[in-house]
Amino acid sequence: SLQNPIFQQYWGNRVELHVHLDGAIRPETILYFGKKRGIPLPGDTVEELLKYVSYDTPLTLPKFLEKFNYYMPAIAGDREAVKRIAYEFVETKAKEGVAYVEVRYSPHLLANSGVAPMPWGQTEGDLTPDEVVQLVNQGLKDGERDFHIKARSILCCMRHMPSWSPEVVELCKKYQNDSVVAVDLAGDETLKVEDYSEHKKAYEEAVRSGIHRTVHAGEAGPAAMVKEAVYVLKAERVGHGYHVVEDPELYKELLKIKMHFEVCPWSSYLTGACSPDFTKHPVIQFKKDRANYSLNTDDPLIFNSTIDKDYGIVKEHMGFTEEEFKRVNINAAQSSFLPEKEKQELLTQLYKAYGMVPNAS
Ligand SMILES: O=c1[nH]cnc2c1ncn2[C@H]1C[C@H](O)[C@@H](CO)O1
Repeated sequence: SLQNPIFQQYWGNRVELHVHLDGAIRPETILYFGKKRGIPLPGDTVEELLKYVSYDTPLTLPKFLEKFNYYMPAIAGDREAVKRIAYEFVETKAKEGVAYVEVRYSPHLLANSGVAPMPWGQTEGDLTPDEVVQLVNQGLKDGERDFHIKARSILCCMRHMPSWSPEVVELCKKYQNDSVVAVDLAGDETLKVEDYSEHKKAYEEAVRSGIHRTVHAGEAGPAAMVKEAVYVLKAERVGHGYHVVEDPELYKELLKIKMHFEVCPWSSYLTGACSPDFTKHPVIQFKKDRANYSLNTDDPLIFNSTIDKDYGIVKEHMGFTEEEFKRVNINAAQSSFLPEKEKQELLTQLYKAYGMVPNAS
């Protein structure tokens, strides 16, 4: 709020690294395309729709993931919709004071052609995962031009769909640094998949091709998932990673190599990833240990939130100071997947805005 500004002095200089494009759609846009395309939705007004799509008391990760089923059919398979959600996303982040954002999504989950099985029960169309990436790239670029911030994207492999992973990495290669900066592995990490080796092979190809890598791990899953993400999949950042603290040896090792953790405080409460008692949250340990981590929204549509919600939680319940907010955002910039020169430009901008001498963090 205005009376209690969080990181207000530094507004316009935040960095966000973990947010799902398909978890950040405006409800108005869902309603617009549902109506336009004749696709049924659980409500006709923002309020009604949000009654189904968003929530504010903890669920499990799989139950949370079911929320996407309500609204993805209205967006997936539509060129105008896919481009527009990317464009509007940039506007939203600019209004939240973000200078640089990496936004992630599964190209397959927005397609209706060249994808099997067909997501969201769509009928076959002609929008391929490749064209989805082109449309998102265009939306992000238009947004950058109009809202004066920097936006890059991360393409997600999905835990339950190993057969999609090779194409996800091929798309990362095709659009490398043309908006796309990395590959991710998202979805339900508690799921046992038969052909896990497909994910591993895809990540090996990413390493060979110089594609940056992040992996959702240690969110609902145990510390062993984080270990696997870092040492088998060669992740350079870990999505969430909260349960790493349950393996002190691994945690110590990852602190030593300055592994980056993409922390999403409000998300971790609502997906049941962490104890609902904020005073027991692993990010408090991260702060104490001066770990390398960022603060992120994850799925602001479903969590009915903005980045201020996440900053507010750690400030109110975990004793975060302005100094720590600065350090966190500088770490985020340092661990971003931007090419070196652009990363240095971003860091210079932050140091200047924060009134800091470079390398004094
Ligand atoms: O918090 C999350 N954990 C694991 N998977 C997630 C989370 N939020 C969203 N996803 C999934 C659902 C989306 O459709 C997909 C790509 O953005 O990633």
